[in-house]
Amino acid sequence: MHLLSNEEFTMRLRRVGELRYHDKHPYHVRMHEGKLSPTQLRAWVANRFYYQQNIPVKDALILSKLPTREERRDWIQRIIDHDGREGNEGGIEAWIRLGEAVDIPREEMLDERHVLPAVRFAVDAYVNFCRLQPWPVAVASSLTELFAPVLITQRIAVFERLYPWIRPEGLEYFQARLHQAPRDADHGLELVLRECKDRREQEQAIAALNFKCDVLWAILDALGLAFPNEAN
Ligand SMILES: O=C(O)c1cc(C(=O)O)c2c(n1)C(=O)C(=O)c1cc(C(=O)O)[nH]c1-2
Repeated sequence: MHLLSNEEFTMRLRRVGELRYHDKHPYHVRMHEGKLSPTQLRAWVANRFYYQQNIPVKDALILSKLPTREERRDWIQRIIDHDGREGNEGGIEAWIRLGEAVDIPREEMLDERHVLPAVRFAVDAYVNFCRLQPWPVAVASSLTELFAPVLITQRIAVFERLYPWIRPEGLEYFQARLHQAPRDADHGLELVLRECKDRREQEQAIAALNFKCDVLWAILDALGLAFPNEAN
């Protein structure tokens, strides 16, 4: 098997998103068609919060493996984006406010009472994957961020137009991601292209991205099972 050129490798990675990113999941399709009931949309927000909370944890695991100071300097920004700092509270706080904007009280987000078991398992699997895999493979699993900006742009418009009951301050999380996600994706892709030096490593990176799509898909499977359409 020949080494893929950067163009071929990037195309293979992008192809994973075209086939398997979570925007194709029926629960997500219904969300973007404006068809989720308030109960279903709240369940998505409360369960995705478990994912959000674990993103900086998995980024800390990756950070601990990066070999150089320059790479750690870049990567640490992801943790700051989510955990925040004094004066700029960050993505986790913004997601709690999204919860409040859909009438989920802060304490109900924080005590995880709405988190479904399968969502917990899927997210924990992502964290453990990043704990156990070599860092370039773990970085490759973050490359769903290549596909997120287009989707998040659509989501802002969908929430404004089709779910007018969501208070607009809840959308701040998504607005911040619009500039953070492309930066993260470009940086992640650069590292993966540089570090995967033979075809086996390139295939491992592609498999990691498929695994990550499974994580996101499994979250929505769990939501669809727990909050079926006819129950509303
Ligand atoms: O709303 C979305 O559709 C979506 C998807 C993803 C993703 O593709 O994993 C992320 C995010 N949002 C996001 O907000 C985020 O911070 C994020 C970090 C990561 C990652 O794996 O490092 N993915 C995502």
